[in-house]
Amino acid sequence: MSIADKSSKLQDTPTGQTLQQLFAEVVFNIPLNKLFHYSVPPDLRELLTPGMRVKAPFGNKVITGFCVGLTTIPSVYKTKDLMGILDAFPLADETMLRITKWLSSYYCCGWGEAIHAVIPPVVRRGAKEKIDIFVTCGKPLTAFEKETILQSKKRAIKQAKVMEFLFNQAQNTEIRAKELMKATGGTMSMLRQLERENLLQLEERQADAVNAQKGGAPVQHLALSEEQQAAFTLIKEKLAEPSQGIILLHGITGSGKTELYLQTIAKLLEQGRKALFLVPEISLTSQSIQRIKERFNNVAVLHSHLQGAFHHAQWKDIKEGRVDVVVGARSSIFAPLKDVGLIILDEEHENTYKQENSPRYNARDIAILRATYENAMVILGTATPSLESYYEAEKGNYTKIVLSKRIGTLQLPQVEIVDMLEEVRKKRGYHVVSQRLEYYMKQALSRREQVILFLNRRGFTPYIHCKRCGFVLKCHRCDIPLTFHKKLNIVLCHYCHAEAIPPESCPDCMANYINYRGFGTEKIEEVIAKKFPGYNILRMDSDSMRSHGSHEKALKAFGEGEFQILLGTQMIAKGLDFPNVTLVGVISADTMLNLPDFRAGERTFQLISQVAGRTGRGQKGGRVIVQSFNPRHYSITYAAAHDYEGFAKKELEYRRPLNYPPFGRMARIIFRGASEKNTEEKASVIAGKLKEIAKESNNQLQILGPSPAPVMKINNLFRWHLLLKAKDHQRIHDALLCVADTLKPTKGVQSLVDVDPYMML
Ligand SMILES: Nc1ncnc2c1ncn2[C@@H]1O[C@H](COP(=O)(O)OP(=O)(O)OP(=O)(O)O)[C@@H](O)[C@H]1O
Ligand SMILES: [Zn+2]
Repeated sequence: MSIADKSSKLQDTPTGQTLQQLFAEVVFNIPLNKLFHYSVPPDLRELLTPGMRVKAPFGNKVITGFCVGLTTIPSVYKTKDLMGILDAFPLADETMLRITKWLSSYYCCGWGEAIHAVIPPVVRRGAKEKIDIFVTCGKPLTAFEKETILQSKKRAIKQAKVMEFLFNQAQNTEIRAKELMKATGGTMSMLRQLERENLLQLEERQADAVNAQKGGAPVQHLALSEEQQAAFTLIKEKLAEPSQGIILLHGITGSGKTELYLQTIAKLLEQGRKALFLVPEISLTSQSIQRIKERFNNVAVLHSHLQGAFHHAQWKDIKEGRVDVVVGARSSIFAPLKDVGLIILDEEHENTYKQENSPRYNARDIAILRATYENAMVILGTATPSLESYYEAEKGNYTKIVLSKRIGTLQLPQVEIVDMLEEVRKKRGYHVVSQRLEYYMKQALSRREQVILFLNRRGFTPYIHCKRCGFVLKCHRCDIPLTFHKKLNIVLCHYCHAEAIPPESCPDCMANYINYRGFGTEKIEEVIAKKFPGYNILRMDSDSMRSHGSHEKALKAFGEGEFQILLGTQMIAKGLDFPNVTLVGVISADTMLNLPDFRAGERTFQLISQVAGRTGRGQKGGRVIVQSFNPRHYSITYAAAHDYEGFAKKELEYRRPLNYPPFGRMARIIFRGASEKNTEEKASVIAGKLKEIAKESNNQLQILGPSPAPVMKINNLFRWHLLLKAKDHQRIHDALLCVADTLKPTKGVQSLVDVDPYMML
């Protein structure tokens, strides 16, 4: 029987009509790129639309899948009946179905897995919209009145804690009762009691999912500088074209990119279309988010910590057209916004746009894909374009717009490189703060200016070893040295988070020669506090900024001058705009340089440029001191000279003959398993198969490896890896398809495919 014959089945509807039988194409959340056909019973026909979830028999179970299409021609003769529909409307619209289909084929995962990944869990769970209770502080009080309330004898400790928390918030900020109770240990009856005493107010209502200007019109746009105006004219011309394309907005730090984004969004909203604004990380970009919220109504900010019901309400607001601008991190590229006319990726070079678990997508690529489907414009904005984007612009595929000046008369800061080897010689020993840095810190601080110190390593010391036998203290589950965290008095694995008590003697030879070597932010904090007594130091790293909202609070305090020195990891490198910061010190420019990763040079250049850009943003000017043991490395010298073009040309020169991106494409397969032997064996078998394919490709496909991964063991799982490299993606894709069957887990070894990999751990 031919396929066409199979479709000739007829079906009786409840109204007695006879219709051609309908089949649903269903995908499941499994690592298998396959469509399954089910017949749609008459009572479900009218209700079912692609993009909805369905209940379907699978093996001897009933599981949930996504309907991705309807057809009258099934792929098999015997089809089972669908058993139900879970949604009243499609969770994924047509564009999202197209995008997820592409995701599954490009990133080698199941279509069902891809859809599952792009619909927020709260939406899948169907969290009910519910009423929340909000708390605001009562009337404005003087410091004396506050103190009296807190010290009152009849006040229970927890009540005082609640009040202290509220007093520490800005006037009129509201907080959910639930969050307040969690933070202070208070109870609802305690809050009601305080309300009766008129010390706070409680309000029950549904949370506002979107930002609306409360009391007053949105903030006016700034008058654009000449350079911004020229850029804006070009952007407007592009917006008017039928195919709007991709713009690479290469603007140095402080050149006013954000203002351009805002005015472009305004232009687009006038046309009745909507905008998606992606930032590398929400909590680190509170300053720009604040600016967006001040300018527009109906802005939804997608935080990762959004509470269930609220998140669901917001998702629905976006889907049902009540939101004009969506701001969020990587996964917001899948926000169910309709009529998208503009997608902005701020700091497009950031690796946070790449997802490190399946589907391992890059939001930058999805943005471009989505814009093609929706006929929207993409703006990739950055001071340090990724070489991929730079190269596309060079080839003419993207329109490049350059902002080469800072706003007004402001100049880029002067950067001085300090050769730490020379420093060691001069000072006969190694000191983490060089004489130059110390000198300029003293100067800046005495002028009541602020200083930012940057070190991309947290903890106290990253390395503990025995001076007698050479033993290195490593995590027993991972192949990684443990980091000493002094405040917590633990040694911690930064991969699996295992912790232990710091050893006093060598666990191997028992000698008392244990040595804590190297330095992290915690140690720098201690060194600086000793050198600069009387100044307040704010340390920002993932240890000190654990609780929700702590970034915003810390940055606000720094902006208000409560701290004179801000010390942190990469979380302080980007976006900050504090005019009183006149000195930036890079404690070690070398932390990234020696990573086994072809992007190490690029990352170093980006990070130094970004962190250097945090100073000189006011009339007092700025200076940067970069400390390095590799002072002549081109990533460092070009960053010091603010010469992106010079860096890019040099870096491209090095990558071209090796076919590294952007000239070639790559995929990485990571093998991991509890047995070292099985893991290695599996990697060798797959590598063997791929090398056969590569041989036939006439050198068009290269296979590197297999070899132990740079981190050989994480969480008790051994890791091996191999790399596929080719001029075009199709070759890699075809090769991966050929071995797809063998990639399934065997003997406890999993194979993870990472297309266009970023992290090479
Ligand atoms: N046209 C303008 N007139 C006056 N001030 C402006 C104008 N455009 C931007 N600014 C101000 O200049 C500063 C730098 O601008 P903005 O933060 O937009 O730069 P950026 O390019 O996004 O910087 P970065 O990449 O370093 O984060 C901000 O304080 C901003 O308010
Ligand atoms: Zn570990």
